[in-house]
Amino acid sequence: MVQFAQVIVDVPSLQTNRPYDYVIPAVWQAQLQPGMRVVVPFGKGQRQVQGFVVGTTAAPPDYNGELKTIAAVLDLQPVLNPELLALAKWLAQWTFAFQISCMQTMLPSVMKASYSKKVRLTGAATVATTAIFHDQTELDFADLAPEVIKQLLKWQQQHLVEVVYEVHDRAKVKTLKAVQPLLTAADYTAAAAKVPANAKRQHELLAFLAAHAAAKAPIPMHEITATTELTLAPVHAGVAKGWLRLVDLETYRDPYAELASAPRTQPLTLTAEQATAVQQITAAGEQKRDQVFLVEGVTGSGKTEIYLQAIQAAITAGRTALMLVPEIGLTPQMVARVRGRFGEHVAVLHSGLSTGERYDEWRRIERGEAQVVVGARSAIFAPLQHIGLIIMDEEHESSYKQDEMPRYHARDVALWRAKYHHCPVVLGSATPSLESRARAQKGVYQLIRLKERANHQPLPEVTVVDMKNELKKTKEDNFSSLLLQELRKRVLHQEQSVLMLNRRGFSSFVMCRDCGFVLQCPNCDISLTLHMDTHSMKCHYCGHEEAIPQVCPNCQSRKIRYYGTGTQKVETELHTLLPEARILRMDVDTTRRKGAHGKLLRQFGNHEADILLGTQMIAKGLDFPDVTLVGVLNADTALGLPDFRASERTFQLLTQVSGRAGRAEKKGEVIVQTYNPEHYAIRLARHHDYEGFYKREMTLRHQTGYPPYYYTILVTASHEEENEAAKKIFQLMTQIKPALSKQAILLGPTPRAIARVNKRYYYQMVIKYKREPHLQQVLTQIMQENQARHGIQISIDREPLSFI
Ligand SMILES: Nc1ncnc2c1ncn2[C@@H]1O[C@H](COP(=O)(O)OP(=O)(O)OP(=O)(O)O)[C@@H](O)[C@H]1O
Ligand SMILES: [Zn+2]
Ligand SMILES: [Zn+2]
Repeated sequence: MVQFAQVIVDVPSLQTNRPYDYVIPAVWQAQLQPGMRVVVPFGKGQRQVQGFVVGTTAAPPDYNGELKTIAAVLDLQPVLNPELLALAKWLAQWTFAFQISCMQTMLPSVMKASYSKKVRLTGAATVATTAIFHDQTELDFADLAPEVIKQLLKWQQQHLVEVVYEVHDRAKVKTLKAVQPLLTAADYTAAAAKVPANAKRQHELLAFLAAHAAAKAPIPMHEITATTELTLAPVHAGVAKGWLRLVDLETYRDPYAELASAPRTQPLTLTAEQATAVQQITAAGEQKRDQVFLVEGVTGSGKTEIYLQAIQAAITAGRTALMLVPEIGLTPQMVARVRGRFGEHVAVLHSGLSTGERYDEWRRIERGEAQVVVGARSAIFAPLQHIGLIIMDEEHESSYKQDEMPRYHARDVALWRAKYHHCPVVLGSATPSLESRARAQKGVYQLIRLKERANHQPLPEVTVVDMKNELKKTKEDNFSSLLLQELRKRVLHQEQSVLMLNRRGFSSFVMCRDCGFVLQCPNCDISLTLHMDTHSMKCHYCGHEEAIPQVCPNCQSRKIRYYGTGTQKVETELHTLLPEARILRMDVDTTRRKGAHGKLLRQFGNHEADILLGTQMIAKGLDFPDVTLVGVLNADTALGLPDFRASERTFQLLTQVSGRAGRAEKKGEVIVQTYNPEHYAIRLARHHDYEGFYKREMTLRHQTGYPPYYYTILVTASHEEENEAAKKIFQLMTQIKPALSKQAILLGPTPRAIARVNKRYYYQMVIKYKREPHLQQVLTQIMQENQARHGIQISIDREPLSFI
């Protein structure tokens, strides 16, 4: 009989990665399993804290003190399976995080908070169940007595009951108004005879009702307004006359639900390059090899079709598939493609879902009802079993790295899970990260190159416009004459254009033209950004918001204006320069509302606009056949940043956005405006020369000693007092230095580029190394010792995406 449990506790002040031993109460001894959550007393005050059971034993633990007893069990079945428990343990070590943070990251947020839990009958009531449930179908978990739990546990194993979370996001349950016909078609025709001939709307309503009476189902109002001239007013009149009733229809929480019922698509006949790729991937799957493939395919080479057919092979073999897409790549277009092929077998996970929606999807996966999971970063923790394939689309994307604890990269987790499941991993990109490409060079990954577009058309021609010359010619600093001329041509020929304003390292700020004063955030070392939609100044780091100043706070001058170019400003300008063009703007402001992103794309796809103007979010994944022109307004704003990845990011962005043009029959063209036409990132992007860029950039990284030639770890200390943060980082340096070999390089300590954020000062140092056997241990120790002591916060970031 197991009597003891090992529990990872959630104690923020004393974070620890080792489990503590507890006695299991008698009722639970037969049922408590690793992966269930419990409440246990902990520490001096015997405070009640949550924890995860990670092991159970029959033998008493080797501990001399008095063992405490588990106070309550929170689950009837494990919420983390053995794989995820093992993964959490590894992830904590790998990312210098706490196991408890890793475990919590894996679960939908509804399971972390204090949502109420219910035990629900899944089948018909029996005499036995009625004794406990009486006439109800569910019981509140919190009210259950121990004897009852014992019985419920048995039923749970027989699948007679289940535990569900009650999500109180009722407000998010969408309802829509619908019309419920109340009479028969004959009645409506009879009623129409009594309505005066000039009451046109009433006749129209009656005719509509007569036509839909037979179906008996309520008809959503939006369908009525879309297909007839009717509005809500005649409908209300109809209610008064007893012809119909207005009802609220609850729409299902799945935002992509409509896509599930979309017509299924058939596999395309593969091009030779695609066929070889699919063949290699499925062969590895059949042989249960955890091989990693890097699919380096030019934009439009049909990588998605490769993914879909490889997924199909995994499903046919009775296994499941996990497909990661970057958050902004998770467009309705992409979801539609996967749902179009696999229908309701697909679960979709991303940050746009409400708490309830996420939980719904998670449960479908956990119960094995979905064989394919598509999602952004955290979907890599989806509780899928029997994984046969893991795909990471746009593997170079920075959104795959989480920038808070646990600071994991989804790629590392993907490789771990692939080892566990003995399945292949596919990393896909037109512009792979240097790290992955270098690994393919060494043969660690298998390189698959697709050099041709699926349509066998050449890649779009790219023209680079030097804006330095342009500025001399005209006063225009956003639109070159060539770009304007080409845009005009497209409008005339009813073709479409995509215009990108690169916002990275660039923002609109307010500056006084008399004294040069720039409005700063009071909490952070950074200027505030102007937001025209809310008419306010906002800090992008801490969220501070204030009114737009009318006079300069420094010299009282009225000449305080905003600088920089925002998408709104460009849109206004474009309206003046090209009044005939219909423009859709896509940026954080126009896509904040749920579903807005998809709606804009749908409108563009329906030719409701000639130009799609947006930020980086339009660079990826879009596949519109009539886009023949792509314009990049400012290619180089990111090049000036003190970031060793600046060139790589610029090259990737230009290549990706160029790839939006000419994806079907019509030829594509790209115009890139820049002040640095000679820069190699721009020159090579112009020729779609990824391999050339890779070689050039690798040489540079080699000379300067950056990844992938070195591994890097960023250590940061922060405190509200600047000297405390500085003192700490120097102390950490003296602790780390003796553990390092001569080959390791320490950069810093220095204040971080933005030294103060949210009223805290940040100091950092970077460790560059190739092989350091003692580093893991010293950093783990630092992490354990220094948590939340004296207001100091320490973070350790393995392979940070940038040092700024
Ligand atoms: N074998 C094929 N036969 C015909 N059309 C294809 C084939 N494979 C892909 N396509 C079409 O080619 C277009 C580009 O494919 P897809 O979007 O998968 O490219 P991609 O490699 O993912 O590009 P990007 O990196 O730009 O996102 C799509 O419209 C797709 O339907
Ligand atoms: Zn001033
Ligand atoms: Zn701030």
